[in-house]
Amino acid sequence: MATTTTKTGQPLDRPTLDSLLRRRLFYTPAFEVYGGVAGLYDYGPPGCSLQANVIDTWRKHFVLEEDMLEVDCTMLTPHEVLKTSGHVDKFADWMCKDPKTGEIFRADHLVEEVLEGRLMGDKEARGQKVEVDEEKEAKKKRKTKDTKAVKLPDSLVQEYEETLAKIDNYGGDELGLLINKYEIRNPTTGGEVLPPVAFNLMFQTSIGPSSNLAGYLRPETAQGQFLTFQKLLEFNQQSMPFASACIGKSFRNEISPRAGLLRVREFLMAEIEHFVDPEGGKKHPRFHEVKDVKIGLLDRKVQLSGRTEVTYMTMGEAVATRTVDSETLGYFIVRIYLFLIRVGADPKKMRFRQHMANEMAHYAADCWDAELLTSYGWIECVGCADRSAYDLTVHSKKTGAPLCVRETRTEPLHIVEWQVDLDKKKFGPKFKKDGKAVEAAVEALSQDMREKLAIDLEKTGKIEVDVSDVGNGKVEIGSDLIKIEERTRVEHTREYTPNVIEPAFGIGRILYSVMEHVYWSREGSEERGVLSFPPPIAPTKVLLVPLSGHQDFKPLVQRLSNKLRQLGISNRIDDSSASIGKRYSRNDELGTPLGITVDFQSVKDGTFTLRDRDSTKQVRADEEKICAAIMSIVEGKKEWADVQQELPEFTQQEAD
Ligand SMILES: Nc1ncnc2c1ncn2[C@@H]1O[C@H](COP(=O)(O)OP(=O)(O)OP(=O)(O)O)[C@@H](O)[C@H]1O
Repeated sequence: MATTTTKTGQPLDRPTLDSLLRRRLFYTPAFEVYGGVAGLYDYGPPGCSLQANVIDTWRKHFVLEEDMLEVDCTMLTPHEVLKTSGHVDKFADWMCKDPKTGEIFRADHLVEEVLEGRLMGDKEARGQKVEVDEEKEAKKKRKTKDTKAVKLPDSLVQEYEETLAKIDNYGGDELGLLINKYEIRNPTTGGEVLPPVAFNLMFQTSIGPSSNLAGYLRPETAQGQFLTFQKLLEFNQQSMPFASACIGKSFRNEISPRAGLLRVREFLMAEIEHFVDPEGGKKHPRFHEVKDVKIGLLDRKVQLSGRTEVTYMTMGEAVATRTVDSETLGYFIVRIYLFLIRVGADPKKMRFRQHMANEMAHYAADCWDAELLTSYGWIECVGCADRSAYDLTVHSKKTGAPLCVRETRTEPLHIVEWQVDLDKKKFGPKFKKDGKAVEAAVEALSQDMREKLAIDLEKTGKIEVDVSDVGNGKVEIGSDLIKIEERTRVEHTREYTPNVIEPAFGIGRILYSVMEHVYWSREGSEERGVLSFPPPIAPTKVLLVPLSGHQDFKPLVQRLSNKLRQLGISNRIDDSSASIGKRYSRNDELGTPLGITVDFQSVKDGTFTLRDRDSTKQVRADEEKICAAIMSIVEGKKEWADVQQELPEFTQQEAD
């Protein structure tokens, strides 16, 4: 477990947070009464609300703000689509099997776990401080040599650390070599494991009763968006650039689901496909709005040297120095950064890490991950990839659909080029069945080659062209059949396949990481956990507490609740007999940012106290002012500090 601290500087106590999240039903293992299935979770009421609020913020931050075209594409995807996109052949992780026990390990996770265990043993042997937590305790119980306190040679410690820093970059062969080199075994039994083999992560199914149409549950929402590109372009009146967006479930048959919501088999994604003209350096019209935002970047060069330190620079600098490849990629990196802060991520626990060349997905030209620091280490929560023209090109080639942009040029383009004319009447009878192949070979000649052949034709009256599968692979064509001349062609329209910049958000990973970032515990006689969600994303906005069960409070509480509901503000009444402090504590655990107390003063003069979750400070005012204050906080227009300045403070002494 990585050591992370809460906003009060205390080490984050993950077991306590986990138990809070389950007790309060943020999420819970699915099918638990049947023993559960690894990597499948259900969300309870606060989890659902939180997710809905994060999605709502996402829609406002991206779809609304950027005028994106939202689509809702199907999850069931025919085999052919994913074969063409490369997922059938390449969307795989490496796994290795212990032939004796039948256990299956994700190869990179196995190497990571064993090397981390050994490094921990080395630390212990050197008398250095080791964090004690559940996972390490569990490892110790296995009592394999990997977790025993054994001092390693300094050079090996360095090698292990460098290997771990690059663990995401290794392919199957490299992982196999590491397993052999470092004698990595099944951590539980010490048994040898077989060399890594590729395991495709897609869930296969068949569509319809005849089982003739093979399909998969989609592993990403992207393919549906690519395949509607032409219709969206038309919808957008042929105007470029534009972006589509899709929110929906994706499915991956992860080899070893772990770390709660962080690696699951079914998860909610929110993906954007921004289609941009590849010519002109992928500029973005709103780049000037983000260029001065400073962001922590961990680029490829730093990682190649086995280091992990982050460089803070403005996005303007990052693009100018080509650390980040283009304005469009840089624009989205900043927008992702601002979104994550808006939903509660701590900017000090955020970095953008560039993928290494061999780590990138098969379609990507460049990729930066937004990573959030959690007790599980740095977690990729958003991938921001430049998918180049890969997807549109392969689908267009396969189906013949014109997944491209045709633009009328403002100025016609004059292109000087070598053109070939064939005398088709003589060509057919001369080459007979080989005619088509010869013609195709001539059409495919490069400009340089055409120029050279034009000179040959002029000098000798004939040329020789390479045509595979015809005769000895060379064909002679005389000047009676072919003419090659330099001419000017005028082009009025331009046709190109757009490149795609794709920010892909894993909502579950964001939710969990944010919950770690906003969690802290209040000092006091007993530990009292608080989830300081930003008010706009908090599951419930207001807690209503009558001072006691006195009959006079009931109609006031009910009236307030109805009024808030009419304003669209979620609220809950807690009229249990627990003390006010206890009732507020319970709701601090749910992250409810505001509380209203109804007391005898309320009955007398219609005023109420409004309490802030984080500071526990209170103000007192009439219903109208209290509701207006709540509304502005919940909409993110004001902060508590503003309300505190505007409304009279209420102290406990007044209550007593
Ligand atoms: N198994 C999973 N469980 C939860 N979220 C996931 C999972 N796989 C991917 N995601 C989320 O979807 C986002 C985009 O998917 P992408 O294909 O870039 O992930 P990835 O690089 O395959 O992730 P990883 O390397 O961690 O498996 C990720 O940033 C992450 O937030």
